[in-house]
Amino acid sequence: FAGFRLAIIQQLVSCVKSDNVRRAWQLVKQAVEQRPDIVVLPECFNFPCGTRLYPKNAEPVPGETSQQLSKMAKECGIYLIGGSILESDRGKLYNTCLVFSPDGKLLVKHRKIHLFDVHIPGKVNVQESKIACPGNSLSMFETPFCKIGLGLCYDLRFAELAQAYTKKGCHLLVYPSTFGMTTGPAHWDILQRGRALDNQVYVATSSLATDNDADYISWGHSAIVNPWGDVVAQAGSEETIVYADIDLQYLADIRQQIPLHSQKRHDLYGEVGEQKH
Ligand SMILES: O=C(O)CCC(=O)C(=O)O
Repeated sequence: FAGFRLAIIQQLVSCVKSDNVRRAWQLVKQAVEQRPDIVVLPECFNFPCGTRLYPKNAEPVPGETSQQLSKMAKECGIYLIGGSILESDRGKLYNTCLVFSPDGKLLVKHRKIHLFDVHIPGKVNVQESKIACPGNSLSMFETPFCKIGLGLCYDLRFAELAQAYTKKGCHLLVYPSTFGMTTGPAHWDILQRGRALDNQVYVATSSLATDNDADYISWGHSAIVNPWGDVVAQAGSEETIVYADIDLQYLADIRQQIPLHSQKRHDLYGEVGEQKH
């Protein structure tokens, strides 16, 4: 088996940051019992998602939560994709995903590239860019298993980002997220399956668990999708951990059977992922 095991944590968060970090510790330790190589936390796992609450929960990197994430990775001997925190840096705020290696080293920092500025009358009205600034770079990291590309939530909607990561050799794309109750049921699964099929990669998402009393109610349904487009593991609404074995031989087989990568007509529609970073 040419692969590795992924654990996705779907965490229920409260309004108390320290409680959320403590709970993340418990869930990561619980996940490790199933011997995963990589563990993923959800977007904004340490602070509630109501946008107006963002600034008071911001912190620098390195800072309190990043140090805890580093310790979790090291103590548990895992790659930890630390969902996201609100990062403060020189007076600006970013929605930031931190990734730590099994020896607790910060490997990459993904600042959400596409901010969630969306108005669906009567249903969704979020202007994330009023609070946070966008990141300006792709974020990938190497593991002994494969190269991994990162996005946060709304980044999942941008097919070009996934294509760029694929072009650069990523075989797994991970999107710590938290879709809401309007676009979640409508788009969440299909976006992940789309990214996986277009690029013939594995796609994994982690979400906050549904809390009907929260300011922003999360859809949950964290998932892992294989390069055939099958949802191989999926949570419901509640706090839970889902696992899947990522089979890189299976990915290679699909790419051989349906050779999209050698059949692209870049002469007609250009090529995504050629930008320099
Ligand atoms: O794209 C969506 O529908 C949800 C995105 C979102 O909630 C976010 O980026 O925070």
